[in-house]
Amino acid sequence: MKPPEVDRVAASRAAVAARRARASVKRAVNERRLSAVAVLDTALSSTESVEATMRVRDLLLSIPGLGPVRVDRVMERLEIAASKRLSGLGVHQQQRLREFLLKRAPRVEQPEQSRLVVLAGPTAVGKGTVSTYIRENYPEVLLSVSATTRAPRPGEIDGVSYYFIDDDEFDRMIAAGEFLEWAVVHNKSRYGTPRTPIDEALGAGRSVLLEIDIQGARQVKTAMPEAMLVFLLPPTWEELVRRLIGRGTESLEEQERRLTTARVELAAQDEFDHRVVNRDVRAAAAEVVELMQIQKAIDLHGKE
Ligand SMILES: Nc1ncnc2c1ncn2[C@@H]1O[C@H](COP(=O)(O)OP(=O)(O)OP(=O)(O)O)[C@@H](O)[C@H]1O
Ligand SMILES: Nc1nc2c(ncn2[C@@H]2O[C@H](COP(=O)(O)O)[C@@H](O)[C@H]2O)c(=O)[nH]1
Repeated sequence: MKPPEVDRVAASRAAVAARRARASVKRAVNERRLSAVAVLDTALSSTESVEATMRVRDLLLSIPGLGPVRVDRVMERLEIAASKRLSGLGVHQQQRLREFLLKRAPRVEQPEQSRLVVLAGPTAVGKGTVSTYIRENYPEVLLSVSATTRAPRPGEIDGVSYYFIDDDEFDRMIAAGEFLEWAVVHNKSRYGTPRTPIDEALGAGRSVLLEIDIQGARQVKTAMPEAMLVFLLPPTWEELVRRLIGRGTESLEEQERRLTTARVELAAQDEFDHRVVNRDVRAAAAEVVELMQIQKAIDLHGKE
């Protein structure tokens, strides 16, 4: 008779293999849905294309798991007639179809070691500093690069600090469903998290850190309830003000605007899964990374 631990190891290996197989099927379905979006884009950008003449029904039928009965139900819900071709879709129909293809795509099952963590908190608490420290010292964590319509500060690098884009490009990215979340921050500029690098990193088993505002954190939690939200706190309000003024990157008017938002944001800290006080950058970064590990251990334990 085999010792019980041999059975346990075999069962655990079989469970991992089954999970991998399910993830691979989901990934294939996801890929098909994403290429359906590409077909839709081609059809809409060129009425001369072969894609333009394709029926919406045939496009939906090309997605694994969507049979004729479900496709008819989906089309009814999207208010698209059965005979409609891609080039004949109205603006709202295009939007509804795109949303269906993007948002309803089953999420790729995350390998156990990957984790999506959102770091939020009031202005100048040190989110950027702590995140940069994590990027430089914990290379296994991917720090997401946001897009923003605000102008670069001295020393900020396009593609590293942010993708600095104009309003038209931001509008295009929203319409194309390219953001996991986006928000107008401090009542001024728009900021958004590009979705693709995150999906890819999580799919590949990497943990991802988003350094975003509270509106964005709420959106992420709604879209991905498994995400862990961490709220970064200043040691005191006075220290927060000192850091904002000391950074010296905002005008007096902008500082006031940011401190107004900060009061509202501090009041939302209880919505978060964890709170970390940023007294010392290295210690705060280590605490955030530690929370990722603890969370992983809880997840693994829960799945056993
Ligand atoms: N633990 C700390 N002790 C002292 N100063 C700090 C600490 N953490 C960050 N700072 C300083 O505080 C200032 C604000 O930090 P940072 O720009 O990272 O804040 P932020 O939360 O990203 O701000 P915002 O939301 O406005 O972009 C910077 O000058 C930074 O060097
Ligand atoms: N909702 C989102 N908020 C974001 C994103 N990227 C950054 N931010 C937040 O904006 C403010 C201001 O940043 P700053 O660089 O202009 O000082 C700060 O709270 C960031 O956390 C994003 O993609 N989405």
